[in-house]
Order: sequence, then C-alpha cells, then structure tokens
Amino acid sequence: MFPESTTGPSFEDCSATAEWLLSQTDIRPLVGIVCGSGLGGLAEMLKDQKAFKYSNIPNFPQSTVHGHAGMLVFGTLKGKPCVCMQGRFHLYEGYSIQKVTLPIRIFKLLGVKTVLLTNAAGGLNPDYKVGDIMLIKDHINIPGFAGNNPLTGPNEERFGIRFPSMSDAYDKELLQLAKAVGVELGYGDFLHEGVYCVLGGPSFETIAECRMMHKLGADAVGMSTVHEVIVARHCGMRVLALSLITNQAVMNYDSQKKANHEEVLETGQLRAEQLERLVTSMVDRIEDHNNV
Ligand SMILES: O=P(O)(O)O[C@@H]1C[C@H](O)[C@@H](CO)O1
Ligand code: HPA
Repeated sequence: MFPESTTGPSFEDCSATAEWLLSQTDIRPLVGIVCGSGLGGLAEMLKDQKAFKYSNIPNFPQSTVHGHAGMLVFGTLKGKPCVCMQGRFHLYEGYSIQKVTLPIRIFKLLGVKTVLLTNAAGGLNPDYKVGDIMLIKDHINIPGFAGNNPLTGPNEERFGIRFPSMSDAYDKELLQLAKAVGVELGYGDFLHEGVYCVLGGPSFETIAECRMMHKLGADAVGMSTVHEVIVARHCGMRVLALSLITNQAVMNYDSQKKANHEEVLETGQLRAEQLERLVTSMVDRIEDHNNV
C-alpha cells in the first residue's frame, strides 16, 4: 500500500537523533524552518552556522530532489536560535509518511516552539500570479482521505494525543503577524491568504484534477507541508506556513502550458530575497510568542 510500514521511527530513535545533534552544537533552537523547493537560500541567512549533512545525521533520510540541498543548519536569525531544513522529504521519494515527517519530531525534541514552513506551489486561484506569496490558512489533505496520515499507527503519547484537532492547525496570531509584516515590507500587492491542497506527486496534476481542487476550495496545490503541519500540531508546536506560487496550475484545455520543476526553481530564485526578508522579519517578531 504505502511505502515501508505504518510504524514510524520510535520515540527512542527520535531522541537518539536529537541528543546526537544537541551534543554537536550549543545552539538551542526555538524556531524551526523548513525550506521548500528552490527556497533553500533561507538557510544562508542564519548567522554562526553549524551545518550537518543529512547523510551524517543518525536515522535521517536523504534528500533526493533537485532544489533540496540536504543540510540541517543551526544558527541565529536576528539573534534568535533557529534550526533550518535546507531540503525536505516528500512522499513521492518513496519514504514512509512517518519518515517524511521525522525531522519535525526532531525539532520538537530539540526544543523548537514555532515551525515556519515554506513550499513551492501551483496557483489554482485565478487571482494568483506567479511569484505571489500565499499564507496558508487551512489545508485539504488528499493523501489523508485515503488513510495516508503521518499519525497512522500506534499513538506515541509522549508526542501528543491520539486524535488531535486540525481546525486550529495554522496559528491565527502568527498569520495576523505575517500579514502585518508582509504589508510593512511592501508585499501587500502579492500577498494572499488561502487554502493549500496536498497531493502525493510526483506527477503534476491533470486539468480535471486542478479544476476539482479549485471547486473544493483550494487556492494552491503542492506535494508537501501538510504532513509536517499535522505532526507539528500533534506535538504542540505553533505553525506558520506559506506557499510561493511558482507556477499557475493548468486549468484550461486550450492552454499549451505544462507544469515543470524548472519553472518552480526559477520562480524560487526570483522571489528568494523577498521570502527571506519575510521569514527573517517573522522570526524577529515572534519572540514573545515562543513563551506562550
Ligand atoms: O518541497 P516543496 O513542496 O516546495 O516542493 C514542490 C513540490 C515538488 O516537490 C516540487 C515540484 O516542482 O516542488
Ligand atoms: N503542483 C504540485 N506541486 C507543485 C506545483 C504544482 O503545480 N508547483 C510547485 N509544486
């Protein structure tokens, strides 16, 4: 059915990885950042870096996707201790959904309170343009409809409860703050708030699928983030997630356009600086929230 088993890495495996990392660095991160496709430049913003190749971290999966460097970077951003995944894992790489989300549990065990996730996504909302940023206010979890949820399997109470709510997945205060920060930075014209729909990938969507998702209420489509959000919320971390609209989903049978990963990476490069500024300003401003 789904790759590997439905039992993920154990609490002890996660603890061993977290302890190994904590023994290698003095940084005690309060904010965890996940970089989407082509958005790994965010990690370069961290000062006093201590970086680990995923291949050197016990129990960590390896990045296999172009645009995901495969480095876990500790450092400070505006003086705040952070950890940043320069490269995430996706279901289509063949990892179990529990392995895809393992780093989020590691974040928790490192002491992270707030998770900032970024991704590249296709725009389904006709008002969205390539290069726009969408703050995620909610999601539609299509793999979850079919039972592929990262919390499947025995519940690990040391992380969280069996049946966590998801109606409050995206922290309202952080969303408000992100909107305010975006407007202050002059991003008002290309900043939206919307619903992200996750699919398994790696094939891009058909026209009928894009039309269906838009009818269901999705504004953007992608292949990540939602699994990480579920795991982060299960273990009580606050979440802010944003999509860079790297391409317009093809919704029309007359269109000659075809979604492709090259366009995704190119748009990431074009908007890298603005995204970095938004994330840096957010980290600067969420200090008080870490005490909640
Ligand atoms: O890691 P993200 O969600 O940013 O990556 C998106 C989804 C696919 O991995 C890839 C398609 O171009 O970009
Ligand atoms: N579809 C799915 N995932 C994506 C897209 C898309 O159009 N663009 C970037 N990631």
